[in-house]
Amino acid sequence: MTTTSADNGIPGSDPGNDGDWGWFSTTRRDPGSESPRTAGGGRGGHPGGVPPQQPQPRQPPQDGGAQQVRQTPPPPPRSAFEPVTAPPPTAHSAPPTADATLIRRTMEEIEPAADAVTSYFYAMLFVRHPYLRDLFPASMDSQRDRLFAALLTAARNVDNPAVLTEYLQGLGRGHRKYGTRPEHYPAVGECLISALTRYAHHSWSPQTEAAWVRAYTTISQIMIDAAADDEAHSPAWWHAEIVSHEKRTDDIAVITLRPDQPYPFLAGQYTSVETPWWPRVWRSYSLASAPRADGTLSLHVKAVPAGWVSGALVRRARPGDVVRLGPAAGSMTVDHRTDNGLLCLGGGTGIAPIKALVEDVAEHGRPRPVEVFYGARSDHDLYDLETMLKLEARHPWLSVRPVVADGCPVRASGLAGQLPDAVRGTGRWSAYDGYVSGPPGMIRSGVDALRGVGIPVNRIRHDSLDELVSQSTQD
Ligand SMILES: NC(=O)C1=CN([C@@H]2O[C@H](COP(=O)(O)OP(=O)(O)OC[C@H]3O[C@@H](n4cnc5c(N)ncnc54)[C@H](O)[C@@H]3O)[C@@H](O)[C@H]2O)C=CC1
Repeated sequence: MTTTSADNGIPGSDPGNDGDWGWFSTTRRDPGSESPRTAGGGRGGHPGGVPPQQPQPRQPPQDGGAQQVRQTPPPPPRSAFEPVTAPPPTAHSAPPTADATLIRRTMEEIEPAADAVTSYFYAMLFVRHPYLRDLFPASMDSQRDRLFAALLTAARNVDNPAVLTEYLQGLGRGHRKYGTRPEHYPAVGECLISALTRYAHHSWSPQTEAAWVRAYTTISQIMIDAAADDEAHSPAWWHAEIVSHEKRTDDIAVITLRPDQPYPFLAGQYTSVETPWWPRVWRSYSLASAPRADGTLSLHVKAVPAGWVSGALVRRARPGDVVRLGPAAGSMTVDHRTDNGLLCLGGGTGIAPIKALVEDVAEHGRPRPVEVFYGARSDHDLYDLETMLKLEARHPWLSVRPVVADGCPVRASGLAGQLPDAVRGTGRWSAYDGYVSGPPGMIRSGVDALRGVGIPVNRIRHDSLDELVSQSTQD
């Protein structure tokens, strides 16, 4: 699940200034012009580096879709702290390779101290900008992991502009629901640099710092632009009423929601959910259906021991309750430009997006062979097998094989063992595209298994492991 929340931005007024906050000059590109517009970066009164009188390039946080006319702000005052050796980066440019090397070195050094780095980062952020604290979740535990996961993803792809840009655009769009505004990025950047300076002492140097400043400026630019573009056609979040809540096992519920306005998504994507019981704590769940004519959508939620949101959704939520949804994201979607078959591995609640993919193929009207391996620990845990078998009965191009780790297979076509192992023994599948959904460990070995049965890695789709690891351990 790719929407990670690195640095929930917070709408804030000016609480006072405690230093120079102008390193990260962020701009908003005007879609109708080549010249960048200022969205931040000034020194002085505002903690995010934005002079208060500057018009904001973004609309206010969504509360019903009100639109605000964008104005062209004056050019930013130049900061004494702005690196003078490098010109301001152009939007969406990739950092030079030398920068990528320096950034990777820093990440390698701080990775073992990730908890300390992120704790220090947030402590700095909240000490320097106390007004921000109330707008983060009460518990910052998963937030810390998410920041680091996002940083790792960005660092890993720092010299791969196509991947980095797509990832950051999703992140920027996803941050709208937190109320992130352009002027928050410089504050985050300053605190990030402070934390890196403190913990990356071996690899830190003026060159490294300049590389991070350039990279962060590029990162924030991409996120700001994506968020601003998204505002033109999409709300920051949706309210959705629970219209049905079906407990399938003690800890798994299938929940159907009706969003308050059309919710665009593709089969195979995921959404993020905030419940009324845990404000500002957002968790990602795959959408368990293709888009429906009545606008409803379904989620499969499993309560996990430390899972606040999932626990509340399974045990506390009832029809009539209203949650908030973030925008759909994810690229585990059907490629309708080919006729390749689909080989799908769905482990546990990972069957949810696989069911959506099957519905998508059915609705698209161009049947392709679809083979689903549906894995669970035991028969009892195959909570959606009946639905999958009904789909199989309706569609001759679909085959569903249950795979149980403990015990005997539940039906003649069923298999025993770990899901990826079960696929390994079933021949060559090189004419198929691969889809893998489930626990992170299963995705890792599932991708290996699909490569082993002949599917090239560029035709294997799954959601982000970084996000899945954080989801499966926290919620
Ligand atoms: N889009 C996605 O990738 C989605 C992922 N999920 C994730 O799926 C997980 C579901 O959890 P549960 O239902 O408790 O699944 P589970 O732990 O019961 O495992 C389900 C299946 O995966 C296999 N498996 C588990 N760990 C494995 C490993 N290390 N190596 C090989 N095979 C392994 C098991 O054999 C079983 O067939 C959660 O972590 C959730 O976050 C859920 C929905 C969508």
